[in-house]
Formats: sequence, structure tokens, C-alpha cells
Amino acid sequence: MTKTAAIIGGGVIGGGWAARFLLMGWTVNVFDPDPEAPRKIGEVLDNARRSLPGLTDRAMPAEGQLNFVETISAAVTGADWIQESVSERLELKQKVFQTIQEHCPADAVIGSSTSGFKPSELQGCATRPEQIMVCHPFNPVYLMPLVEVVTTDKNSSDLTDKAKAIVAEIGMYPLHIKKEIDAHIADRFLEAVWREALWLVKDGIATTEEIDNAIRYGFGIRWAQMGLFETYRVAGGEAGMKHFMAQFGPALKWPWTKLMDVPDFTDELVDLIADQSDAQSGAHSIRELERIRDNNLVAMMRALKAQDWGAGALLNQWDGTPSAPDLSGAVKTVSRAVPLDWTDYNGHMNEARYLQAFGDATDRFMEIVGCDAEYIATGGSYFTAETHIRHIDEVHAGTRIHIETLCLEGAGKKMHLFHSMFDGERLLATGEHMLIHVSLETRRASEPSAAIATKLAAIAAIHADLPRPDGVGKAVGVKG
Ligand SMILES: NC(=O)C1=CN([C@@H]2O[C@H](COP(=O)(O)OP(=O)(O)OC[C@H]3O[C@@H](n4cnc5c(N)ncnc54)[C@H](O)[C@@H]3O)[C@@H](O)[C@H]2O)C=CC1
Ligand SMILES: C[N+](C)(C)CC(=O)CC(=O)[O-]
Repeated sequence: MTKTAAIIGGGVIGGGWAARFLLMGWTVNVFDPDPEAPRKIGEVLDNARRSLPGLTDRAMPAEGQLNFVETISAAVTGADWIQESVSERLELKQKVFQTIQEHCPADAVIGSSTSGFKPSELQGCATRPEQIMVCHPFNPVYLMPLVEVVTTDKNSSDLTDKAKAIVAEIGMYPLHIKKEIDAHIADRFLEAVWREALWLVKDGIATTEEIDNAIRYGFGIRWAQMGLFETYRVAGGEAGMKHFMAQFGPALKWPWTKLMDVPDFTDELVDLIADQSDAQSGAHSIRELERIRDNNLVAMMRALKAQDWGAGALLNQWDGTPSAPDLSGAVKTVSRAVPLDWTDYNGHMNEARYLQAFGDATDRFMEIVGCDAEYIATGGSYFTAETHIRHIDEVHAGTRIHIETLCLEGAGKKMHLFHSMFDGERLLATGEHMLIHVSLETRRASEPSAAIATKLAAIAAIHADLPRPDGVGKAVGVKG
């Protein structure tokens, strides 16, 4: 049954949650008194649709239904998950929780997006404190995996487990913080760095752009893949962490940082920072910057996916294993969305990615006939000897595509495949590929195992009775 998320407060963060749940197939009810909320959420959704689906190499669920409702009660009645994302004011949040709890199921998770308040503060005036926990996300919620789930002794363990399971189900990473503290874990770092940066600008040491360059050309890239402690362990050389601490520990007591001191937000300082920020980034609108950010985030996360590391390993886990194929007709070998980093300067999927998608289809077909990682480890595999691709229609980031594969010949050393790529019923491209079974030891053609030969022959026999698609056996045509 389709699950329902209620989003209370549909600004930057509520809009991101709405997009994440919606693209994961949930029904989403949004309550926000701001008449502009539907427009703003529509724009967030546009960004999410082009970026999130391409993070997975599998089919996403069908998009859920989005409802804008007039009251909190209409949003939360019957909801499985309620995400409070109203402005960061404690009295407002506590009042909103009271109204939510008058109408929502007692077994629904009530998560708060609060960046700073502790769960015990949020639970303060609640009728059922056990239901309310911090579920602090990161912007953009539809791409960033982390959710800090902060609980107190009052939270029921069943509901906490349910919350963590749902966060994982929607492709995010629940970091359970059992000891509450103001601003949880991540924002404590961010605030410390932010304070230092403000001082560097105020003291005339660096501009906003120079500070951003120090991060994006340096430690920011390192942090994205190994975090702080693992990075420093490596920086300690062969002697590791203890050596690193001995060498750099004393510097912590030197006046390198201003730490807790906050510069006054005088008009002069605010203007200085805003002017520098305009000079640095004012050429782009916020929506353009969001799209640039999303392009970069998707490309980085997909790079980590290829390394099966950090946020990329999480994405691989979320992909899971492909479902069993239906072998009664053409075989569905790929079902996915076009990732943002597959598109090019023409604003559509780059020609090289058609080959990548067809290569993935071939890999999946090989697995299906038994040429999987285990078999390849025994020394047999297929190499592609020839390829012919026809580009029939263009396709854009976020579009859900699938590939159907026919085995035109599957006998002896040969495996002759014909892939057709579709967006729904629309044919986008075809790929014809001749593969030869090889010994990975001699690097020469060899017979496949009997099990592969039998499976391949059975599929080829079924496919022999299917109509031959247009384009089979074609070479590059020259008209006239
Ligand atoms: N902006 C960020 O980078 C992050 C913000 N957060 C947290 O998310 C929460 C929301 O922050 P933003 O989305 O940035 O703020 P925002 O200002 O973009 O959105 C807040 C929304 O709440 C709505 N609202 C106000 N009173 C309401 C009520 N009684 N019922 C329903 N909606 C109401 C407003 O109309 C507005 O659309 C805050 O608790 C913040 O700490 C968490 C992570 C990151
Ligand atoms: C600025 N902020 C404290 C609201 C930031 C966050 O809470 C998390 C984020 O997305 O950086």
C-alpha cells in the first residue's frame, strides 16, 4: 500500500523532503500557509526530478501523488511519516507538534528538521513525547543522504527503529545520535567553520571567494570521501593517528582559531560579506546555482559509487540486487533513469552513454546466462568484437529508460545481441553487438561452460520466434 508523508512547512527543507518522498513513490501532503509554497516546491521538484533518479542504477518506483492541503489535520490524518520543517522557532514548533498530535496516528513517526533544537526541547509540551524525534537533513534533501536521527529516553524504540528503516528505504543514511546536544553533530562543525570564515573576512585576511577556494580545491574534496579522522589518520603517514596527534596536537592550543567568538553582525560586516558574495556568485540566479550544485553532487556521488565508498557505497546498497528476469520474450536488461552526468553540452544524453547503457545491458544479459562474477573468476568471459549503435531519438537527464535485449545467436563461442532502448514506448536507440567467449588466461576465443551454452541456446530459441526488430544487421547507411 502506498505510504503517506505529511510535510508541515514547505520552504527550502520541507520542499526537499516533499521531493524525496514523492520520487520514492509516497503520497505527499504539504501544509504551508505561504501561498507561494506550491510554486517554490514545484521548482524544487523540477530540480529533484532531473537529479535524484539517476543516482540509482535500478528502476525508481512510480512517482507518488502530491497534495497541497489547507490544514495540519488534513495533512497528518492517516500519515505514516510527519516531517515538521517550519521556521526555526521553538514556540512555533511546539505549537505545531500539539496540533499534529491531535490528528495524527499514534504510531506515525514525527520527525523535526530542526538544525539546532534538542529533541527534549521539542517534546516539551507534547501529548505523546515518545513520537517526536529530530530527523535533521541536509540541503538539498533530495540528494544528500545524511539524516541525523536524535532521540531521548522518552522515544519508543519501536518508533525509532521504524524511523531509521524508513530513512534507509528512501535512500538516506540514518545517523542515530542517542545523546542529545544543541545542533547535533554536523552543524557543530559547520558553525565552527562558519565562525572562522566570518572572522577571516571581517579581519580582511580573505574574501568569500578565497575562503570557498580553500575549501573546494582542498579539504572539502577530502572530507567528502573520508571525513575528518580517516583523512588525518592517512596524514599521519605509516605511524598513523598517534603520530598525527603528536605532530599537530600542540597547534590546537596556539592561536590558530577564534573558535567561540562571533563577530558582531554589524551593517558594515553584513554588507562586506553580501557584496563579496555578489561579486563571487551574483552572475548566477539561485536556481542556476542549485542546478550547478546538483550536477556536481550527482557526479561526485556517482564517482564514489564506482569506488563503492562512503556515500557511493550507500547508493550501491540501496540499489540492492536486480529482480529475477522474465525470460518468456525479449529480456529487460536495464531499467533506470538517465543520470545528470550522462548529459552533455547539447543538453541530452551523450553518445558515449548510449554505449555505456548498452554495455550495462550486455553485462546484465551475461549474468542472466550464468556468466556472472563467480564464473568470470574461473577464467571465462565474453569480449565484445563488434558494435553498431543507431541513435534514433534524444533523451534528457531524469528520463526513465529501459532496454530490451534479444539474443540473435547464442551458439558455440558466439553471442550476438540486439538491444533496444526505450522511454516508455518511444524507441531511443538500438545497439547490435557481437561477443566472443574467451579464456581470460590465453586471451583467445574459447567455448563457454556447458551450463552457459545450454542457457544461451534456450533463450536464443525463444527469441528466434520473435519478430526481428528494424535495424538488425544494418551498417552505417549512405543515401543517394
Ligand atoms: N535551510 C537549511 O539549510 C536547513 C534548514 N533546516 C531546518 O529546517 C527547518 C526549516 O528551515 P527552512 O526550510 O530553511 O526555512 P524556510 O524559511 O525556507 O521555510 C520555512 C517554511 O515554514 C513555513 N511555516 C511557517 N509557519 C508555519 C506553520 N505554522 N505551519 C506550516 N508552515 C509554516 C513558512 O511559510 C516557510 O515556507 C528549520 O527548522 C531549519 O533549522 C535543516 C537543515 C538545513
Ligand atoms: C545553516 N544550517 C544550520 C541551517 C545548515 C543545516 O542545518 C544543514 C545543512 O544543510 O547544511
